[in-house]
Amino acid sequence: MKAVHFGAGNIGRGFIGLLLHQSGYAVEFVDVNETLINELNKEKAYRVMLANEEKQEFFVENVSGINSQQHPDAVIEAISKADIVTTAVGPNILKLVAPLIAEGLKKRQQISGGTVNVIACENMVGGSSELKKHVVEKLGAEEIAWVEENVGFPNSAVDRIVPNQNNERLLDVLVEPFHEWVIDSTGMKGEQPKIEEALFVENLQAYIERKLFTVNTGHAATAYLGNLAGYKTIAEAIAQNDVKQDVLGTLGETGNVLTTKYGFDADQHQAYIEKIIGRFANPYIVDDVQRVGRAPLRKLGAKDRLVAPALEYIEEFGDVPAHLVKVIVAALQFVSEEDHESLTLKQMVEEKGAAAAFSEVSGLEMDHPLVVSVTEKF
Ligand SMILES: NC(=O)c1ccc[n+]([C@@H]2O[C@H](COP(=O)([O-])OP(=O)(O)OC[C@H]3O[C@@H](n4cnc5c(N)ncnc54)[C@H](O)[C@@H]3O)[C@@H](O)[C@H]2O)c1
Ligand SMILES: O=P(O)(O)OC[C@@H](O)[C@@H](O)[C@H](O)[C@H](O)CO
Repeated sequence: MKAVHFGAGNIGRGFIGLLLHQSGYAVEFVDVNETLINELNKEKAYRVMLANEEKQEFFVENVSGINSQQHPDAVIEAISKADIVTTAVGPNILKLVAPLIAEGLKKRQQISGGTVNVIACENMVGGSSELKKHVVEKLGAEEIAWVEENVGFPNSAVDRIVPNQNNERLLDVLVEPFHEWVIDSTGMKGEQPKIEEALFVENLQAYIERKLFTVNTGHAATAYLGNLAGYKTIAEAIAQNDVKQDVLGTLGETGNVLTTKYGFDADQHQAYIEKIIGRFANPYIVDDVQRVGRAPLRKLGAKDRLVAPALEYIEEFGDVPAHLVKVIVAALQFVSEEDHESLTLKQMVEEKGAAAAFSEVSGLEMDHPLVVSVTEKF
């Protein structure tokens, strides 16, 4: 079986590539990073190491790479014959990979390549649906009809902390032991693809919101509050009692939203939160607050991990969630020299003030209660 995976980065190699390999696929990674692609084609294998005391290792072989900027035709050819297509490139990059996926699907139609599923593995609600929207924009009416019939874009939720890497060999990846890949079974076309350890569910929305508004809200809270207090890593930040209490308070607020909305058992949800805090504290992982806080314009968007649960909280409980407000205020002060979004945000805050900057980034009116509370706290 052949898999085409866009994005040979941390989660691509450390999670999706590993699981696809373990499920029997030869994985062709598509990326724009020439060094990574050359190394994949030279080594044709890499190691995934677990960040725990045992440091268990997995050997991933039968892998190769295609540089999509240099060899777009090879990507189109690979998609036309693939048994599965996946992405882990970042939410903002989906629109950039969509044209090549569209070309690959056109070719697949021409050669009667049959059904296939395209799964976006990004930290966002509705990632595959968003990708499909961009793909369809590149197709004509007849091609769209064929895609509707033959190509599934099931949404998915992926959870595994994979920090930035610092290993002797470029391709090797150190990952946390925990992992969860949940896929919407209702969005599939044809036979369900064989993916070891993936969970196929009919109620993906509950899984993705639980993950994004707990793991990622908690992670962002730890990163932004930790960064403001001068800590360099997530483990250092969460070890501070004041940071931890604020993170727990934040997850209490998102937990109230989630348990009300989806009827989760409150004790089980609390246990889920505590397990996540334990994952943040993993002493075998060095995860920079700068990585976890990256792209604050995206993270302050209306559908993302901070503003979306805050809006639902206001709607459900008629009150502004104080901890989420504190985290948003910290996010507005996040600056990383390597992160262009943070530099843009800094400039916006300096030029327009925090209220106008937050209003613009979140899409909320200046007199919205969340904007008013964030401005007061700022
Ligand atoms: N790292 C994690 O802990 C983690 C966990 C779950 C989900 N995610 C999600 O996975 C996605 C990737 O995150 P990551 O941490 O692996 O980032 P990363 O930066 O390590 O990897 C992204 C890869 O995409 C490549 N890329 C960029 N533009 C491309 C293009 N046009 N075509 C092909 N490849 C392109 C980059 O060169 C890079 O190798 C994000 O949506 C992230 O939210 C990450
Ligand atoms: O990838 P982002 O930028 O959306 O979020 C940063 C981290 O919170 C994220 O990568 C987590 O490590 C991951 O989502 C854990 O499953």
